[in-house]
Amino acid sequence: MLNVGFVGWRGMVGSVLMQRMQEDNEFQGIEPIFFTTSQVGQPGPEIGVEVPPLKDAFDIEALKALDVVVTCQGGDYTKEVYEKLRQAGWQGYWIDAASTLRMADEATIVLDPVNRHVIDAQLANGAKTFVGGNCTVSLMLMGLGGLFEADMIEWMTSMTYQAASGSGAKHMRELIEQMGALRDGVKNELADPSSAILDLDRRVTATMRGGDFPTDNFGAPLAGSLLPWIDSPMENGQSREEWKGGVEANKILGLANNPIPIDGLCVRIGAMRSHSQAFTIKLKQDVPLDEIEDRLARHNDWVKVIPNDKDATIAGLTPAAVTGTMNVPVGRLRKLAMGGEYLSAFSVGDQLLWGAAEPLKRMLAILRER
Ligand SMILES: NC(=O)C1=CN([C@@H]2O[C@H](COP(=O)(O)OP(=O)(O)OC[C@H]3O[C@@H](n4cnc5c(N)ncnc54)[C@H](OP(=O)(O)O)[C@@H]3O)[C@@H](O)[C@H]2O)C=CC1
Ligand SMILES: N[C@@H](CC(=O)OP(=O)(O)O)C(=O)O
Repeated sequence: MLNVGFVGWRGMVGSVLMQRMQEDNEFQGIEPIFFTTSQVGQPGPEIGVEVPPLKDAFDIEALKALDVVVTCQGGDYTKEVYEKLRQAGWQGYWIDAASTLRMADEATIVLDPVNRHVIDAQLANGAKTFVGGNCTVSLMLMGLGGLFEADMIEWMTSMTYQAASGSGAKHMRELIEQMGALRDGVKNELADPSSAILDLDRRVTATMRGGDFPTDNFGAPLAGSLLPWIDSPMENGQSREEWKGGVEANKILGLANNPIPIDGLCVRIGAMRSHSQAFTIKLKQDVPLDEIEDRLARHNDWVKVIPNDKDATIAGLTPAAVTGTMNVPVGRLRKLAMGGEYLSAFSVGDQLLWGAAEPLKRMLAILRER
C-alpha cells in the first residue's frame, strides 16, 4: 500500500482535492499522512479513515519515508523542500499543484484525459515528478482536446475571462466586498425606481474610485471593472499567464520540439471560481462544423458541446452554470468571416476542479493502480 503525504490539504486547492478524493473513495487503498507548515501535532482532517496527528512539512526525514508527496502548499514550499528532499536521496513520487517545477526537464505536466500517453511514457522512463498545469491551460485542453488529438490546429489565440479564485481565497472575499460596497453606495437610488440612472452611475464610479474602496488584494477595482493583466511581466510584453498558455500546453501535448503557436490576452473578471476563454482557431484545413463538434464531444467524458444558439448558450455556457461541476462546456462554435479554416469557440470550466485539484487526484490514482 502506498504511503502518501499530503501537504497544503487545508488550503483552497487542497480542500477541493480532499473533497474530491472522499467523493470518489480514494483514501481507500493508500495510507494517508497529513503535514502542515503551521499546526504540527494537531489532529489531521476527518476523511473517513484514522489519520495520525499532523507532521512537520519541513521535516525531510519524515518526508523521506513516503512513497508519494502530494502538495498544494504553493511554490515557496516547493522551492524550499523539493531539492533538499531529492538531494537527501528520496526517490518517491512528487505530485504538485504549484507552477515552480512545471517547465523543469524532470517534470511531467499531468492532465491524463489529454496526455495519458505522455504520462505513461514518462513513468516507463522512471519519471518521479508530476505537476498539475496552469488552470487556464488545463481547461483549454479539456475543452478543445478533440481538435488537438486530431492534429487539426495550425495556431490559435485564447482570450481569457479568469475568475477571482485564481488569485486565492483573499481575493475571492475582496471581490464580494467590492460588490457590496458598490451596492451600499447606491442603496437609496436603487430603492427609488424614479432616480436618474446617470446619477446612480456617477455614484458607483465615485465609490469605485474612492479611497475607502477595498482593493488591498487586487490593487484596483474588479467588481464593475476588469483587470487585463494576470501574473508578472515577461520581457517580450506577454504576461506570465499568457506565456504559460503556449509553453505549458505544448509540453502537456508532448509537442515541445514542434510547438503549435498559442497566444492571447489573459484578463481577470468578477467571476468567483470558473474561468472562461474565447478562442480563435486557425485550422489546418476547412473541416465541416459537424465533424468538429463530433470530435470535441467524443474526446472526454466531461466536455459538453453547447449548440450555437442564444438560449443554450445563456443556460449552459456561463460560470454561473458550470461552477462546482466537472463539466467543461464548449460552444459558440462557428466559422469566422475570415474563411472556412477560421473557427471560433468559447469554453468555461471550474478552475479549482479540472483547473487544479482533479489532475493531481487522477495522477495519484494512476500511481495507485500500477
Ligand atoms: N488558487 C488557484 O486557483 C490555483 C492554485 N494553484 C496552486 O496551488 C497552490 C496553493 O494555492 P491555494 O490553495 O490557493 O493556497 P491557500 O493560500 O489557500 O493555502 C495554502 C496554505 O496556507 C495555509 N493556511 C494559512 N491559513 C489558512 C487558512 N485560514 N485556511 C486554509 N489554509 C491556511 C495552509 O498551510 P498550513 O496548513 O501548512 O498552515 C494552506 O495549505 C499554489 O501553488 C497555487 O499556485 C494551482 C492552480 C490553481
Ligand atoms: N494564475 C492563475 C491561477 C494559478 O494558480 O496559476 P498557476 O498554477 O499557473 O500559478 C489565475 O490567476 O487564474
